[in-house]
Parts: sequence; C-alpha cells; structure tokens
Amino acid sequence: MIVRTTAEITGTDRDVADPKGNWVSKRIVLGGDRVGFSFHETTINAGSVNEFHYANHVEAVWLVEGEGTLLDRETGETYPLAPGTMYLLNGHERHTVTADTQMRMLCVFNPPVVGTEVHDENGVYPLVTVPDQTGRHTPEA
Ligand SMILES: CC(=O)NCC[C@H](N)C(=O)O
Repeated sequence: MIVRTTAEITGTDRDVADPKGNWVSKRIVLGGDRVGFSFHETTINAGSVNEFHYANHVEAVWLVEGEGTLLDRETGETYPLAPGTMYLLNGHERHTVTADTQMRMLCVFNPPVVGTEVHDENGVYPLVTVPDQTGRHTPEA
C-alpha cells in the first residue's frame, strides 16, 4: 500500500507547473509507482484559456471546485464545467478548457504520466513507458 499526502509532494518534482503559468499539476501517483495509471490534482488559474490534446493518453478529469467551459474542438460542442462534472477523453480529443474561476480537478492518465511531462512541441505528452510490477511496459496508447 502507498499512502502519500499533498504536503509531501508539494515543491517536489511531482509538483509540476505549466510553462505558461496557467495550471499546476500535483502528481500523487506516477508511472514509477507501477500501477498502470497516474493520478493528479490539477489547479487551473481563473481567466485562463487552455488548449489541450493528449494524443498518447486517455485522461479522465473530475472537477471538484470552480466553474468554466469545455470545448470539444473535434465537434465544436461546448459543455459547462462545474463541481461534479467529469469528462473522459477517450478519443484523444483536442479540447479547450476555459476557467471562469480557479478550477481544481482530479485527473487520471492511462498510460501513466511518468514525471514532469508538460505539452511538447506537438502540444501533447510524449508516450514514456515504465515497467509495471510484472516488468511489462505500459501498453501503447
Ligand atoms: C485539465 C488538464 O488536462 N489540465 C492539464 C494538466 C493535466 N491534467 C495534468 O495533470 O498533467
């Protein structure tokens, strides 16, 4: 069993800031924990407009605080974001999160984020695999 606290990871390499300064991701479970997913608490700044795309990962996002709007850039559909709303990027959708207020969300990535990934030159997280307990590398996205 692993028990870990936000205080333990704050200010460490698990506490990752967006180079543009729009969000912070506290990554309490990472690929190196070898459980097949990573688990993050992401805080997005009020007033920010964030274009995201995870070509190599599925992400589930569960909003716990804050208000905003989600735009699916593949379809043009928009969705209100409020506490209790979950969105699952099960098709690697390009999407935009507009934060009307500060937003705090819980995020799961599969395959797991392994470290300090932020969006690369293609705007996505590179696929970095780590062996799980059986030594098997996380599957291709
Ligand atoms: C909501 C969202 O995708 N924010 C970007 C950061 C990402 N969730 C992460 O935790 O790395």
